[in-house]
Amino acid sequence: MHAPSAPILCSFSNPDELVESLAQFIIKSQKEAISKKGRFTLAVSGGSLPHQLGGLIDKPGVKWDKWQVFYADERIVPFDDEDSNHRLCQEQIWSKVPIPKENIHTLDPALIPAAMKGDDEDALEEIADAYEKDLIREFANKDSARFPIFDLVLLGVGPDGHTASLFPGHPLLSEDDRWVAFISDSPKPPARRVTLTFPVINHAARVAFVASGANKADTLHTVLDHPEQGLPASRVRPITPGQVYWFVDDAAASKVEYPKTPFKL
Ligand SMILES: O=C(O)[C@H](O)[C@@H](O)[C@H](O)[C@H](O)COP(=O)(O)O
Repeated sequence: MHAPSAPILCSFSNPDELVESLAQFIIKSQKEAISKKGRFTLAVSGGSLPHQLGGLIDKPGVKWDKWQVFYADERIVPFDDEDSNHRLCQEQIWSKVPIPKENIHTLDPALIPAAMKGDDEDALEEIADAYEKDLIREFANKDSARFPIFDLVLLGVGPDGHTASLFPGHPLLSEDDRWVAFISDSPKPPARRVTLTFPVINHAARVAFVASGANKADTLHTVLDHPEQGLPASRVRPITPGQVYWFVDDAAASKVEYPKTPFKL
């Protein structure tokens, strides 16, 4: 197997340019995927990311009915809770575009109340298992080997270098079997979440991080210039021919020494 290719870092001087370039990049990934196999599989994180997808609204060329969307991680809260990544995505993007509801794969809402409480982890296991089964239904015999092969995974990065719900020093970093795992002690609230695991993220055809703002500058410096420190975001290195991209603004990239690549499609 070849070594994973180096991250491609694209930095933009203003937020609109970042949002527009990200939209073009997503549409290009979508076109390639649809022409190969008639659909486009995407995983999306929460945080500030859904807001950055605004460039897709009203864009010609987006074949929304061909998208199959999963959450790279999700907080275990009801869908109407303001912590819900699904709610956030719903508000920021899905409600503004003609994507069929059944193409958005959420946690099973019937399993959320039990998974939110209780001292044992059975209900958490059950909700993560159910999401994994949903992934298996979507990917098995299509785009999967040992792990599903997403066409694109969109991720954010937290100040401690976490990504999705994979946190520094957490035992989940070495999960090498499950597709979906639960976490009950997330240092970023809420504590209970489910997340795609590293092998799933690293089997994707493309992974793109999106980060903006000066408060991300130190984190990006560590993640990109010191991958040997092993922060979760540095461990996102898709296996060949997969590729990881960083879409950032100049403020977030201000302390990064890693070379930037001009954005081109
Ligand atoms: O649900 C979550 O908490 C996320 O998926 C998480 O991994 C997020 O992407 C980062 O914490 C960055 O968040 P911001 O983009 O809000 O800084």
